[in-house]
Amino acid sequence: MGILEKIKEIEAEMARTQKNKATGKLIFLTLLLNCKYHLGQLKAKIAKLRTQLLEPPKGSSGAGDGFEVTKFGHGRVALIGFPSVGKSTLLTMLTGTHSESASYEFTTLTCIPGIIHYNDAKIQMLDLPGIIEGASEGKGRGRQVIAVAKSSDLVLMVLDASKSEGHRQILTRELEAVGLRLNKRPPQIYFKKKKTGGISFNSTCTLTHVDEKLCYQILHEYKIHNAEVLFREDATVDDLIDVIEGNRKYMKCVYVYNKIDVIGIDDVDNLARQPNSVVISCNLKLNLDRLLARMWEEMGLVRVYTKPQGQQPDFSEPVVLSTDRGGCTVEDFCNHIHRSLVKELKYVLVWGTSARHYPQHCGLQHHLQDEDVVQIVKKKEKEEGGRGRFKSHSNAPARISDREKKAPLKT
Ligand SMILES: Nc1nc2c(ncn2[C@@H]2O[C@H](COP(=O)(O)OP(=O)(O)OP(=O)(O)O)[C@@H](O)[C@H]2O)c(=O)[nH]1
Ligand SMILES: [K+]
Ligand SMILES: [Mg+2]
Repeated sequence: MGILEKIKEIEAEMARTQKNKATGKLIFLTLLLNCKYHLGQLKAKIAKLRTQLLEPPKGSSGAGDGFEVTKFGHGRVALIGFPSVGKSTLLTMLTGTHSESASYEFTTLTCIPGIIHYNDAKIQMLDLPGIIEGASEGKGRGRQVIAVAKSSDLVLMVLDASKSEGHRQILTRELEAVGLRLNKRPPQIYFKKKKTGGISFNSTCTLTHVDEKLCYQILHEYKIHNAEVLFREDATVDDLIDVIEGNRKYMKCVYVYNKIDVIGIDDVDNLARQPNSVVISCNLKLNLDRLLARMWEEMGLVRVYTKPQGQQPDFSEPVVLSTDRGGCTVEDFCNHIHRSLVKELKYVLVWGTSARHYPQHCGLQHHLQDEDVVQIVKKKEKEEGGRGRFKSHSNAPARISDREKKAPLKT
């Protein structure tokens, strides 16, 4: 029996167990409890099979022809969605790279990269073929598309505003089936395998979904007999399985409802109020600037401008850091410029929103914020205006907020 058939079989068994539970065939409490343990065990079985399914065939990287695109720029965004929702139209609008769009499904067959120039940063955007229900199990090009999604920093789930709301759930399920977790944080469960000592099970709060017996059973399913488990929140069986599997990818996702030009204003209003959603129309160029701003926010990008001593800051090319990836402390900033810089650094002078006063003397652990200006002061180098005095403001940049805002990206 193939892995897919095995998964189908277990899913059927789960459905039967759930139905028995719901229809009240199991009137005794003990039987109901057994039902819970049985379901937990089945869930672990499916998770194991899905992991097997995801292992790429020997000698391949998992992506595949036409899908291996080199990373470029300060972040990567993947466009995921059903066929003909307007992914290629959106890429063409935002990046200026042409990606074929047409009214028939599966117009796009490979991964098409484009670059968005926004806030002096470069963001790589990837157009991908449409995916369909069953993609996670290998239907269409689902597996390749999902592999690319995993390699990105942000997923834009593009949806057709005029189609069923159910599409969002179907796609989310497909992505979850391959280990992607959208807009969730990792479960607060400490888990460590041990060589000996059996299983120690503890919690710092009351647990309503998982008890010691169920936890043992799940671990048994994974043939784990020695481990330390500490629940720091009232997590579910699915959370526990995620932690044991350890290969889950927690990603940010923005739901982009396109084609709002063909629906009524009440429906637009309703969609716009959904969590993590942005409504747009590529055809009418509606709200694309809002989408860009949202992408920027979600990617946690931070621009830092350098100011050479005695000169105006260089506002043409910032160092772009990310709060999510790599961090944005002064140390991260220095490493970005040169690896040896940290050793030579005495302190930095900071102007901008992260500074309490202008300029603030800061050390390596100081967290920089978007649009800060930084002057590096190396050891054995005299700062401008004399040490510890702040009178030399002649060369300080004008207030950041005063400086001319550059024109936003063409949309
Ligand atoms: N009404 C309307 N139609 C749009 C809009 N954006 C795109 N379309 C149309 O939707 C159709 C599909 O657009 P594509 O960009 O090819 O969609 P896709 O998601 O890339 O499709 P596949 O590559 O086949 O998965 C085209 O006929 C577009 O002109 C929009 O904002 N409003
Ligand atoms: K299309
Ligand atoms: Mg397309």
